[in-house]
Amino acid sequence: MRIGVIGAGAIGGTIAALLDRSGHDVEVTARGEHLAAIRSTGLKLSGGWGTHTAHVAAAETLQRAPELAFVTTKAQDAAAAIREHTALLAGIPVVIVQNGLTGLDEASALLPDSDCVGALALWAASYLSPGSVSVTTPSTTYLGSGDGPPTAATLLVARVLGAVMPCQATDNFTGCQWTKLMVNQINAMPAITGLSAQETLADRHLRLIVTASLREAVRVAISAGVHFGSLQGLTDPILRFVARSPLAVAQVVPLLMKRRMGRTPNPGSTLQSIRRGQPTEIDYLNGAVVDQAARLGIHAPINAALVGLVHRVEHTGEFVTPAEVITTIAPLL
Ligand SMILES: NC(=O)C1=CN([C@@H]2O[C@H](COP(=O)(O)OP(=O)(O)OC[C@H]3O[C@@H](n4cnc5c(N)ncnc54)[C@H](OP(=O)(O)O)[C@@H]3O)[C@@H](O)[C@H]2O)C=CC1
Ligand SMILES: CC(C)(CO)C(=O)C(=O)O
Repeated sequence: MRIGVIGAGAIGGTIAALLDRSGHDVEVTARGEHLAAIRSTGLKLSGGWGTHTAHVAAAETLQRAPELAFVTTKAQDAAAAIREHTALLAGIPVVIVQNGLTGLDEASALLPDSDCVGALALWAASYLSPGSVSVTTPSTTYLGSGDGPPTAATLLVARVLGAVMPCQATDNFTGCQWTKLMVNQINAMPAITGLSAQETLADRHLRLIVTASLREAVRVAISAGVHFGSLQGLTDPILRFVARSPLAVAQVVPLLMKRRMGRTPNPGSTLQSIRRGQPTEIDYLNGAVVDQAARLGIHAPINAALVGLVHRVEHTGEFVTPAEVITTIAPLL
């Protein structure tokens, strides 16, 4: 199948390399040094799903019409990336692999003639260096397109992508986006401190802050009437349990997330943006919780404080010590 991957960074590069390895005709978009490296030595995949060098066609924009496309940019870049490809994407299934709550709706509005499918990656990947990506935690990709039974496009993507990585279609994609937003509560602390997700969750004080921001986010979602979708054993009842538990008990959920990540250090996608001097997605992660709280007329002070600290690191380029994070946020717990 002719497959286009728009924004072949950590996630898109992994998807492109795996689909190339299984025999598809893959074209990717990339820029700068990353594009030069893919063109000269190929797109190199390593880590949990094995090694492969994909000699794929690469340019700043797709050069030919694919039969299936993946948009794998960060949330803040997706609209621009889609607009550059509107004509090529018309009429085909387009998979939006993105964290946050808005990716699928935004793409569907920009591409009224395409069958847009949302994808939530529970696996983790890192951009190591130009031309090189690595899977740090293999796991499942959840697919859907709103609420209700999977569409034909979702089933097609489940078949094509499911041949190279574990995939599951869901009939509560909106609820699953919310559950993924809860999983992404682990992203802010690495971006603030420069530590891996596992290191931040191993630190008792930082873990309690992550637990408190998770609990606050779950409470906001419940107030908004969300029914969480089930992702990898994280279910609506478990998240409701977090909402009503003391932090010392609720921390079992971040601890489980840490265990699932395994031992390979996972910086998370937000710290990776910081390391490359790029804007982060934080306004679409903890920021989405703060926005939803504001719409409900309630406060989400811990999520707001984490957003503020991530923006501070983006602007100064200096990580914040765990001690300062604890001093800043402890009064809010
Ligand atoms: N990394 C991970 O482990 C996970 C990430 N996710 C989510 O997946 C999505 C992708 O994340 P990730 O792969 O980490 O991000 P990356 O930053 O590694 O990759 C995004 C790519 O998009 C490119 N890009 C940016 N703007 C455009 C544009 N206008 N046109 C074409 N390409 C563009 C970037 O290029 P350039 O660098 O030149 O700007 C970059 O190569 C995010 O929503 C993230 O939250 C979900 C689960 C896990
Ligand atoms: C799944 C997880 C938490 C992997 O790190 C992720 O979504 C991210 O890094 O953005």
